[in-house]
Amino acid sequence: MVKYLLFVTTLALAACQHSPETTLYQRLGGETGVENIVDGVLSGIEQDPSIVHHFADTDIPRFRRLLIEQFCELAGGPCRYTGASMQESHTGFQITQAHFDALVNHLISAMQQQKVSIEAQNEFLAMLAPMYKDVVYR
Ligand code: HEM
Repeated sequence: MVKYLLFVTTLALAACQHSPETTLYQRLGGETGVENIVDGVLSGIEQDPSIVHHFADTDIPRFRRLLIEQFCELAGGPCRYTGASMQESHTGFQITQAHFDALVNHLISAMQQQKVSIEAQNEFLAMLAPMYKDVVYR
């Protein structure tokens, strides 16, 4: 997965030829697009027995709000992420590389469902790649 994300980073750099007026946030579908993508991720998590147990005690509406904020801010949208750091919020959950891959796959499916271009998908995944070290084996 790490190798895959590095590959994706390279693709994302190559994809930087977009018109400067088109932000990644716009290419993810703006506010509605980001909300739909987060809802797709949550639905993927809910139906995935390999990771759903991590969220047994999680306040899901709050988690949804924070993910929307985070995705929106990362993509250059008009939001500010108000949650905890990735290191802080994932410590103690024993998250493995397989868990990380599972969540990323739900994100990819959600973006595909939302008809996000491959270039925009790769660009967004490349932004999440550096979080791997703060999420896994904490
Ligand atoms: C790049 C990948 C990931 C991103 C961007 C991400 C993002 C977030 C965000 C924004 C929060 C809310 C922080 C807060 O409570 O203030 C959060 C919490 C959480 N994440 Fe992740 N996460 C990622 C990967 C994962 C993975 C792979 C798992 C497990 C399969 C996971 C499990 C959790 C859990 C259980 C919480 C809630 C903790 C609680 O209830 O307090 N995350 N994550």
